[in-house]
Amino acid sequence: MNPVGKPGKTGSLMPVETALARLLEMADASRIVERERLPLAKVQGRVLAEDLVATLDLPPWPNSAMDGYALALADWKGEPLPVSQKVFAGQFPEPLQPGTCARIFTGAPVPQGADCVEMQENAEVQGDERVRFIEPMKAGQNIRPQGQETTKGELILTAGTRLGPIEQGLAASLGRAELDVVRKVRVAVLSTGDELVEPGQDLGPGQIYNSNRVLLCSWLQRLGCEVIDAGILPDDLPTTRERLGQLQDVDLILSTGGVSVGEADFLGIALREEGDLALWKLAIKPGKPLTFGHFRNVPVIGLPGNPASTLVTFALLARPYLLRRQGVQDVEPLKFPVPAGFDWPVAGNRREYLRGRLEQGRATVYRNQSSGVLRSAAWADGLVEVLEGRTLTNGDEVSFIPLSDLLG
Ligand SMILES: Nc1nc2c(c(=O)[nH]1)N[C@H]1C(S)=C(S)[C@@H](COP(=O)(O)OP(=O)(O)OC[C@H]3O[C@@H](n4cnc5c(N)ncnc54)[C@H](O)[C@@H]3O)O[C@H]1N2
Ligand code: MOO
Ligand SMILES: [Mg+2]
Repeated sequence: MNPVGKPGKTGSLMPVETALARLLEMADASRIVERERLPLAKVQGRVLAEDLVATLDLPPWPNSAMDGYALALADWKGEPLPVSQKVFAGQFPEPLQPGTCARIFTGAPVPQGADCVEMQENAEVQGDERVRFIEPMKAGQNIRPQGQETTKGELILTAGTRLGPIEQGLAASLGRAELDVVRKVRVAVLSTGDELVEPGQDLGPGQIYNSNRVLLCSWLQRLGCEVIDAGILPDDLPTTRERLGQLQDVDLILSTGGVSVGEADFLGIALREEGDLALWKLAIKPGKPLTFGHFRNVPVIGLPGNPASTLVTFALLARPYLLRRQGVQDVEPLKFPVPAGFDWPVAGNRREYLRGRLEQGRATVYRNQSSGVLRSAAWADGLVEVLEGRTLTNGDEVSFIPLSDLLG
């Protein structure tokens, strides 16, 4: 791996696409292959490790889409038809007696011989259970044919699919009580910074509360990772080496802070000494000093410490990396064009991800875009992407990336 940039010197900035491509290549190279079988209720957020193939037709038999009457269209000559049976969902009917109709309810199997269901609103019941149909009818109407959704042997979900409530429901509809999923990625979360204090304690002079730790730990849990909370790391090189060395049984060390060019930024140095520094200094704002490499053999992603930088770089780079480690192919966030509801008069040399909202179809942005202001993201519904070198006037097109898509 080529070390790029050098702490203390201004190196050229790597474009976001290049950094993401490299991260994904590295994720592919250390893809997690171990799998585990879990009850269906426990697979939320996990990645499917098997192809899910239908072992039955759905629906298994033609069934009624309406409460009403099943008949053979050829039997309807305008005279009322007698009702020969009643079929509820959960029952299985006799074949339809010729010249009759069957009372039927939504979801019940359609009797053999019937080719049409008429809803009861279009039927007139006469005295002793004879039924006259009021409207013209068509063959097949209101019948959900066997195999309409799925036929036996069909590939329903491929390995590498991220599982959520919809996929869980789909697997259940096919009778699966358990699924094989990729084992969890073990991620150690390290918060670097002498200034950090955990919430609940008193703040001393110069101290701030650690917000990145809980933000990342809970986000990782939502992504289906096993989180090893490695606490706060003080800003000194020997301790950095020692703590990274203690975390050699994880799949990824994810740290915040200590990646810039300050005299208390040691992560890049530790990686170059005892591993490699694969990328450092990205054309992204916030998040320029994002660092990626290895400490000995363990991959390390060092997110910049500013809370909005942590959030943006995790969302756009670490999250896709973690999903790809589990074999998810489509890791790009949802992004769509919207008109800007603001002016952007000065072009930057980094791609900006502004914390913004959609208001009346236009992207508006939080008043303070400092990378230290996490509140901007709490206000926002998404990230507004402004490409490097770009100026904007109100109404020009920008891309909007919804945060809701990224959080799970
Ligand atoms: N001379 C230069 N200085 C800086 C540059 C540069 O190019 N030249 N880049 C700036 C940019 S951009 C960023 S982003 C920051 C990133 O710095 P680090 O990743 O080294 O992070 P720290 O210096 O450790 O902390 C930055 C900032 O964030 C606060 N922080 C850190 N961890 C946490 C946490 N867990 N919870 C809440 N807040 C946290 C920390 O107190 C600092 O205020 O570097 C710029 N400097
Ligand atoms: O890129 Mo830094 O993230 O502006 O603060
Ligand atoms: Mg720093």
